Amino acid sequence: MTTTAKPLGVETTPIPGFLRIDLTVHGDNRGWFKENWQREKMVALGLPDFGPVQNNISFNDEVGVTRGIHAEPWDKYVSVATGRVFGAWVDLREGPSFGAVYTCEIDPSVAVFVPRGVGNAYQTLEPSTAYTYLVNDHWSPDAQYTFLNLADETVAVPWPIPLDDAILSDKDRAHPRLAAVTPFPAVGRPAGPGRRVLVTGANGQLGRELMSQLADAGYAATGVDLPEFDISDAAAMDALDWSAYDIIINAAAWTNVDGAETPEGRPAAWRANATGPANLARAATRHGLTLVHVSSEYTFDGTTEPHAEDEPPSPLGVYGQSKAGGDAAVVAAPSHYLVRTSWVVGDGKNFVRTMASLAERGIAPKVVDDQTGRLTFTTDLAAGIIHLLSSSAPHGTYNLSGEGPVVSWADVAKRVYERLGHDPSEVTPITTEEYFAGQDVAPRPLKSALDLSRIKSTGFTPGDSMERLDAYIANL
Ligand SMILES: NC(=O)C1=CN([C@@H]2O[C@H](COP(=O)(O)OP(=O)(O)OC[C@H]3O[C@@H](n4cnc5c(N)ncnc54)[C@H](OP(=O)(O)O)[C@@H]3O)[C@@H](O)[C@H]2O)C=CC1
Ligand SMILES: Cc1cn([C@H]2C[C@H](O)[C@@H](COP(=O)(O)OP(=O)(O)O[C@H]3O[C@@H](C)C(=O)[C@@H](O)[C@H]3O)O2)c(=O)[nH]c1=O
Repeated sequence: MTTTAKPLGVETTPIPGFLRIDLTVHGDNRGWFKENWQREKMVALGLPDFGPVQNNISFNDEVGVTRGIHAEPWDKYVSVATGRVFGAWVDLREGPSFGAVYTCEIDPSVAVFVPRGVGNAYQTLEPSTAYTYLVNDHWSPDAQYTFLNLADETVAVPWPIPLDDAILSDKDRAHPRLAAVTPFPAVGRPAGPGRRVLVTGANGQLGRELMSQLADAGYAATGVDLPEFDISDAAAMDALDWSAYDIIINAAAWTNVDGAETPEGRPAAWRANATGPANLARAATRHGLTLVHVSSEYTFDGTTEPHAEDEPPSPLGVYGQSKAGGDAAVVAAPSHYLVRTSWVVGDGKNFVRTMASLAERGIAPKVVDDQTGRLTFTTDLAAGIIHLLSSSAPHGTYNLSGEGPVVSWADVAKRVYERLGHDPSEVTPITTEEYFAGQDVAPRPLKSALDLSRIKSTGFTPGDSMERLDAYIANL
């Protein structure tokens, strides 16, 4: 029986992210008791809040049972319920620590946290050893393991019982030597080029631009969208093999502001803008991914300008409310960028294209001049998102719109008319109240301009939105 009064403690090791944990074991005349996994105390001591979803036990009859070396696409928290093992771990992740080794004995008073991609192995030192581990993904037959031979001469694990005398499976005998191992792709490390990105809503304005810029920046991007890929489908999101990705960029949204006010639109907007991001935040948390989510200044009532990142939400309409719901879920993911933008223009349906079309058709529109803000071209929005990822900027919320003067929608419309060779005076300025009088539409914030100082402090300055507008019109 093992009893120890040592305090709970967490130690780092030469393998980055691999932690050794001392557990307190309370013994008395009946036996012993330990808190084997205690989230609150352990996270306070530095263990990742890794979100275990499955508990496995492998029971070993004899001394000398040796298993490994297996690196899996999920994190593990390993301990023994009874018995004792010699544990050996080898970093099989690509990067400078590839091949680093750590060994220690595990009795009931010791546990280890094994990050995904670190090879795990053990040898039993006592009969009837129950080796138990928590994992943060459900086992799947499709999961990609990385293996290393227990007898590899380079890492030279000092097995207490020589492998010739040990009890091994045929499968474990056949694993490759270190030189032949394909390193486990780096995950959970600072994001940057080479990382695998899932872009949701990839057919939208922002999604299209992201797919193009991510490829140019050296990321491996996979784009998904409705109808095949619905972020609001919780069961489908939970069943996805997230080990295939390092980063999620959510460009999916319901963006029909007036449509969100209708009986059919209201639940649809909430599904896409709140339930969907919550599903992605859960997946990002469980699987250790970085989540980038895009939000809107319509989460504010627009009574003040410019909007700072820490302004409390005060949405006026259903679209803004549903986006605020999504934001609240996303900020709970440990590794997130919440990018708030406004007045987006890219490849798709947008205000600039609507004005260009009216101008070509000889229509003289009335356009609101009391809603002010700045256009955001998807070229800048995608570039800013990639900048945050590539520079490993601190996680959190960032405003990201175009730079330059704060203007009204009427100013934008006049500029479109003028640049297309029409008389800008064909655009009649009007108040929002007049424009929407008698219509059942969404209330909109009057002041939309975003304070850009935080994103600029990371070294990214978006282009002047009116200059971008000229270039966009020239290419229509
Ligand atoms: N457009 C704007 O003016 C502004 C946009 N934003 C935000 O910027 C982001 C990008 O906007 P933008 O590119 O203009 O949006 P788009 O409307 O152009 O694209 C959104 C994409 O998401 C898809 N989508 C909708 N619901 C789901 C779902 N449940 N699962 C998967 N995909 C879905 C849409 O498919 P389908 O077309 O079939 O519905 C569409 O392809 C959004 O978060 C938006 O809220 C913020 C401020 C202003
Ligand atoms: C077509 C048209 C629009 N308007 C007004 C309506 C509206 O208040 C404003 C802009 O028109 P839109 O249809 O682009 O507005 P809207 O769909 O509300 O735009 C918003 O979309 C969501 C998704 C966001 O997150 C916001 O940042 C914002 O870009 O101009 C006119 O005054 N005259 C017109 O002829």
